[in-house]
Amino acid sequence: MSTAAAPATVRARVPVPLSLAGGATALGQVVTFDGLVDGREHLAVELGDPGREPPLVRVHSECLTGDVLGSERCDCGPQLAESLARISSAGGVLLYLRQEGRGIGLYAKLDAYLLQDTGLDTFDANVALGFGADERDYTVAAQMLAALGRTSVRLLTNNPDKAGQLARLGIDVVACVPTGVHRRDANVRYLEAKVRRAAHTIEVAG
Ligand SMILES: Nc1nc2c(ncn2[C@@H]2O[C@H](COP(=O)(O)OP(=O)(O)OP(=O)(O)O)[C@@H](O)[C@H]2O)c(=O)[nH]1
Ligand SMILES: [Zn+2]
Repeated sequence: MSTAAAPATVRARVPVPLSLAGGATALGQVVTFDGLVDGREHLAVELGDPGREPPLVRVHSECLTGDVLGSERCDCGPQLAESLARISSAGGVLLYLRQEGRGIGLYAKLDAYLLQDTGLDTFDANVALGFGADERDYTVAAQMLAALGRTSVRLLTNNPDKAGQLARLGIDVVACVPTGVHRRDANVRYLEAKVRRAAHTIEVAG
């Protein structure tokens, strides 16, 4: 049984205005929360004005190597930049979830990279380390959206499990909006594994 629909115990704090580079400046503010189920510092970034439409929402899982260092081993950095730009223009929210390494943490993800270099794909490398193939749980995302009064969303994702979990947690996902495909030589195997193992809705070839 999910704890997602618990807006009575999860509260959005006073938004903090933030000017973002890259044109994502309109009505930008970051929101923090009290009472999230895992007690971690997840962040919401509200951008633009969705008007009467369900907002465009990106639930982005932390990737220090991709988001901050610009690693080309995955597509997280370009997906984050794309999401901020699109949400800024369409109006919506980016949730930055502290779920590094699909929930296994940064050090374990880096251990997994070494295993992948011996031939395992990203999912099997997690399992070889004793973790689940993907340990992410989106309860906090549902809690954050409920606390923001945004329970009907257009979800910017290629991951059907993310949309399915949010729907089961009480979020009305009116549409899944795919991201672009940020293919590079260094991330082809990573993208192919997402399609093969987790049914991501992207075309990797080309
Ligand atoms: N365990 C593990 N995690 C990884 C690896 N590469 C990236 N990640 C993490 O994967 C998460 C991003 O997940 P993805 O599978 O790229 O994309 P997604 O969030 O499922 O789907 P989209 O919404 O379409 O972006 C981030 O937390 C990254 O840190 C890896 O090789 N192993
Ligand atoms: Zn990444």
